[in-house]
Amino acid sequence: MSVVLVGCGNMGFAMLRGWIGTGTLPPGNVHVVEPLDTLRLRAEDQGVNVHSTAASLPAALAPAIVIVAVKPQVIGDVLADYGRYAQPGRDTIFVSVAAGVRIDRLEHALAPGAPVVRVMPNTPAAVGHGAMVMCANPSVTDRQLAAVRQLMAASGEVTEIADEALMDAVTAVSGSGPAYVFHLIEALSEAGRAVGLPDEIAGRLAMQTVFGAAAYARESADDPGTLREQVTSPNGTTAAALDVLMRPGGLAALIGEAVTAARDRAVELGR
Ligand SMILES: NC(=O)C1=CN([C@@H]2O[C@H](COP(=O)(O)OP(=O)(O)OC[C@H]3O[C@@H](n4cnc5c(N)ncnc54)[C@H](OP(=O)(O)O)[C@@H]3O)[C@@H](O)[C@H]2O)C=CC1
Ligand SMILES: O=C(O)[C@@H]1CCC=N1
Repeated sequence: MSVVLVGCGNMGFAMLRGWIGTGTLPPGNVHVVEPLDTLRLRAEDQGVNVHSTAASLPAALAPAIVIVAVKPQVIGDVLADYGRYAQPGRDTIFVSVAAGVRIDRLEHALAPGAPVVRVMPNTPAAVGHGAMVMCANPSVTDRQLAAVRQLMAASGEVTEIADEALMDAVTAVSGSGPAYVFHLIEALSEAGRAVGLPDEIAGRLAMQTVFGAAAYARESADDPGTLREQVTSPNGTTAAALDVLMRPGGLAALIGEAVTAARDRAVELGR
């Protein structure tokens, strides 16, 4: 199965690393189109074929999947260069990871009835722990959907949704979500330094604590609220901290506000 990846920036490269690292795609079967020299060289280091524009893709190439990972603002223009793979008689599936951009707009940029799958990935795909949410149009056959599902499964856990309107909420929770968690690691690490820990130890403890808590929450039969209570000794240190985090306007309110802002921005990007 040959795959064309259009745009190899933060998200495109995260997926590429996962696919090559897990052996899901042989590098020779992957063609990356990326205009920026540094990013193209970074992709080339993974052993894949690289191109600065769509024009230099081999004329005889019949990709099973074209995955477009460019910014939402340019995706319409970029897709026009790949319309040849959407002509009748072709069997290419188009995958877009662009935030906010609806399937009808993608179809419009390609050809009426082109098989399109919208995927909202996240950057932990680079290490096989992505959250990958897929939504397909009716033109995608079961066989085609299975091929995309198989590719996405190499990047992490796959969820399929039928209601495209939910993709903006998905984007706000899992697409942008790693940034919230990275910020938590930064903040915990900085707070550790502020109470006297050496830089290196504060950073390591913050990282391992987030990693360990997520791994434990994932494996445990208990829900996160129960696991939180198990850490919280009556009148102890955690209770003192949670009095701050769980006060009105605390962390839950802030996260709620942040997710709503991200969801609203996804809606705007789709206009
Ligand atoms: N970053 C993330 O965590 C996530 C991103 N996404 C989505 O992924 C998409 C890409 O985001 P991200 O990777 O962060 O953005 P980046 O800017 O890092 O990557 C996009 C790359 O595509 C290149 N590009 C522009 N035009 C073309 C073209 N015609 N052909 C091939 N490549 C082109 C850009 O080059 P140049 O800079 O020169 O324009 C850039 O290097 C967005 O639509 C975003 O919504 C989805 C989920 C998570
Ligand atoms: O910030 C963004 O718009 C993209 C989409 C989800 C994560 N990054």
